[in-house]
Amino acid sequence: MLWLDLGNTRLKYWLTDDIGQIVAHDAKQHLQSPAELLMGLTDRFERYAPDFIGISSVLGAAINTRVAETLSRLDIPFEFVHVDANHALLSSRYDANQLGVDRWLQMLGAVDKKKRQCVIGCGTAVTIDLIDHAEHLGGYIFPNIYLQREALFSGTKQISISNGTFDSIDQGIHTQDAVHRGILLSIVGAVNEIHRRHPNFELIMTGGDASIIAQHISRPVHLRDNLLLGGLARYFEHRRQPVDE
Ligand SMILES: Nc1ncnc2c1ncn2[C@@H]1O[C@H](COP(=O)(O)OP(=O)(O)O)[C@@H](O)[C@H]1O
Ligand SMILES: CC(C)(COP(=O)(O)O)[C@@H](O)C(=O)NCCC(=O)O
Ligand SMILES: [K+]
Repeated sequence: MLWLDLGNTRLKYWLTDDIGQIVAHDAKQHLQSPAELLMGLTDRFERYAPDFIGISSVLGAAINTRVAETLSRLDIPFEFVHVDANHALLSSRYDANQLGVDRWLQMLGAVDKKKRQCVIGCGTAVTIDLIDHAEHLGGYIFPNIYLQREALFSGTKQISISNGTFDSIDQGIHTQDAVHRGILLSIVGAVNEIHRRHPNFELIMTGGDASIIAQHISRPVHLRDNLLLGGLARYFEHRRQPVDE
């Protein structure tokens, strides 16, 4: 199988064998042209000859159409996942027409009907979603650390572009440190506050910036790199042979 995740910054793919083991995977910045990036990957995909392609995309109809055109040339059946707020494994109170399919699939990959869980996606946006025994209660969306920095640079006169690192939440004594530490604290502080409000929810983190954020959280965090892949696999597996759960 070939699994594709089109996020706002990167295209991720995983090739898996008959027993679900990953035989190849990668993450590449698509710079707003994922269809062109995919075109360059088709040789590689053809070599593995997957029998099906499952896709998560949060890039909108126009880009999805171009992605579909590119994939049609492969002559392999493919399908874009859509949110199902009444799925047997995970129900949701969120507006299903608006919920990002990547958020939903990450939750589907994590969901455990015996637990209370908080799924944190650290991508282009940071998303925090609460699940209570397989019911999605709702969540929060933040600009990620880089978007926050851009907003600050573009909205102020005395803060200029810099390439500082996000490595501490201690108070800064220079503009550069104050900016980076303040932004990181805004996300770390939000996660800690979520934990304070929902102490019985297990914290699960995924996405490109998960490790940068997780190291400052004062509670145990489960880092799950392939959460969305797990959700995609569960979605299609469940549809093939629905089980009564
Ligand atoms: N090689 C890389 N290229 C681009 N971004 C990367 C890379 N490695 C880690 N990242 C981080 O990943 C983040 C994007 O996370 P990702 O989960 O790919 O987001 P999205 O699903 O929105 O595309 C970026 O903010 C960046 O900090
Ligand atoms: C919140 C998101 C931007 C996160 O995208 P990502 O950071 O993974 O690229 C995406 O899930 C999205 O566009 N969602 C639609 C809005 C919503 O979930 O309510
Ligand atoms: K993502």
